[in-house]
Amino acid sequence: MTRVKICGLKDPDLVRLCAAEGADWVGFVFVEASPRYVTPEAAETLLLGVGRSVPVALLADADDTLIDRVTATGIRVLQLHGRETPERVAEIRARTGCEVWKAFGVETAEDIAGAGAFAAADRLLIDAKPPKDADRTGGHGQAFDWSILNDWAAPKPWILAGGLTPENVAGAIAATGAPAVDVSSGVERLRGLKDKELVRAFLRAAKEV
Ligand SMILES: O=C(O)c1ccccc1N[C@@H]1O[C@H](COP(=O)(O)O)[C@@H](O)[C@H]1O
Repeated sequence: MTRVKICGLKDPDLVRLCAAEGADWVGFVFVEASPRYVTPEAAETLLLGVGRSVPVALLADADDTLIDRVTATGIRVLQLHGRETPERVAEIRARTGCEVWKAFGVETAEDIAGAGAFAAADRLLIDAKPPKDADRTGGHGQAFDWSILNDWAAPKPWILAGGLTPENVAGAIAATGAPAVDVSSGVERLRGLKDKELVRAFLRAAKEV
């Protein structure tokens, strides 16, 4: 069954709902420019509701001080969604002992070619490339051309992201063979605010494939 991450949670009720509805992972965004930003202190409260869902910290080019504050909350999975190099990914993994995911923004087949260099990453997350003038590296609700993945032999377990919605997620899984998916914008009616019905619909659609 496809594994699902619901990302960008800020509301304890939504965290509990995701856990109750079978989300495999719940994501908390520690990127200040994001409309889904939470502080490590706020995350401590949100973590009380995760149940059997595994919490994931989304970071972008974070320094060690922030990483230490985030891992002190007890989160043990880090999604690195910035311009981290293979060396920095290896360093973070060795220093924290956490499971580490490396995100890639892709637009063309060449963008994905570098993924193999990230030997230290436990998973790769394949997202759309952000718009040129964007103030953050993801979470724009933008999809990419999934056919880019047709000839890609994933070197690691991987996750599909970027513009997924309750309406398109089943097609995306069928088209790409993604073993896992991640969503943020597609389960919001207003930017940064998750919608319970959309979260339920997304989980249902992704898990039915
Ligand atoms: O959610 C954010 O605000 C965010 C900020 C900085 C980097 C990544 C972010 N979100 C991640 O982006 C992808 C795609 O999200 P969307 O569904 O297209 O909105 C996903 O992995 C989010 O976790």
